[in-house]
Amino acid sequence: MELLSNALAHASVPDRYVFPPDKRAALQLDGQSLDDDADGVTLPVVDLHHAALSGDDGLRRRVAAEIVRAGKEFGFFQEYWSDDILEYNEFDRFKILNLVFRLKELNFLFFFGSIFFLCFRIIIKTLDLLIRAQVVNHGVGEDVVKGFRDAAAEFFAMPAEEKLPYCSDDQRKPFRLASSTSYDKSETRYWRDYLKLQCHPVTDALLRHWPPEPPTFRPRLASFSEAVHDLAQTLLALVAEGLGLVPDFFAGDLSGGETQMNVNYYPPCPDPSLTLGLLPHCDRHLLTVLSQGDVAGLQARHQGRWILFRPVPGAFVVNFGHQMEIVTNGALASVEHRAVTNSAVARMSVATLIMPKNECRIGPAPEMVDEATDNPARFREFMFSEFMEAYDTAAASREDVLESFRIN
Ligand SMILES: O=C(O)CCC(=O)C(=O)O
Ligand SMILES: [Fe+2]
Repeated sequence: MELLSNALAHASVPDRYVFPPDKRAALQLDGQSLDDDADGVTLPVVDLHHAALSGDDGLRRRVAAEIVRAGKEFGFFQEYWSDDILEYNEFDRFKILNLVFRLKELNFLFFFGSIFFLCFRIIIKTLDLLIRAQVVNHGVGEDVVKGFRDAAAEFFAMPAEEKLPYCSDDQRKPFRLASSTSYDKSETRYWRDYLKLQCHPVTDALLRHWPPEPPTFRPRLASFSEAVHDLAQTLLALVAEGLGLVPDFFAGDLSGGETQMNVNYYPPCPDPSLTLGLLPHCDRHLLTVLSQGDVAGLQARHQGRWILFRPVPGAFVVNFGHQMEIVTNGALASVEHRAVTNSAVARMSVATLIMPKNECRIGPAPEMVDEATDNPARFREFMFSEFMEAYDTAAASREDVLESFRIN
């Protein structure tokens, strides 16, 4: 199998990775100078703020409303971890709080630079797109995130012969290493190697499918997986509350399938403008919790154009999959996204995918539908396994996938 991570460096882009002009990223990222990139935006950042743990009902309701509000506009938001606890009220004040929060962490030189920079940004980009919210405490320790990210990076850096036993395009395998993508059947390859693995529930049997090398891989994946799985359940309860559903609405079969993970590795690319790291797609499951590290590369389609999300160190990016869109009858949309490459540094993203059970019956929740008004059910009922098949057949294309499930 041809793996990008087997080469020490790439001097040029081989033809088979060059997309036709209308599909290219057409961006010349170098991984660092994002501040100059007018297209880079910071996603709404939602503060979990001990929401689930504090016992403060008002606070929890506010956080739940923020998540739904951010999710409704973008289909994406992110959360951030810190020990600081900030008081805040309305969305409109988040810009200021974000400033306060950042200043605490910066040294003096940077301090004045930041004031200048932030004023500049606020004046020029009063767009809603900028910074909406600040997040504190998503409950997954920084050491847990960094620990697994380091172990995964070590895995990709192993010699080709040590990775060879894991290489496979067989999608039934619980742990496999591959390159490009299995969805796009065209000739052109994506600038990406990836691990696709089952990560939760962590059982002894599952552990044995994970690689013993590097030695840190298994224990760190187990800790990361448990923590992110818990976080996802917390988020789902908040989403449910924000929508006016019972808090355990998504618990059970809707989120009870085997949790999967994509560990995406995009090596530096000599000419990012010609390539793509990952095809435009919507996630097929319920919820994605993504650690994108500190290298930019994730883009989402917003109002007809691709926008690049600035990484916020320590934050998770959260987005909704097709199942969330269907269950909420379109209230929370699954937004198309893709990954672009950069010329300077390798980028790694770790996506944890919360899946329904295969036999779970899915359709718009009755609470989200009102046949008497202008909000009738927009999707028919189906079994999740049926959706998985349709997704493969439609090569992940958003409209093609949804076509056979929509009620017109
Ligand atoms: O690399 C990224 O930031 C995006 C990854 C992604 O969308 C996925 O794994 O589904
Ligand atoms: Fe995705």
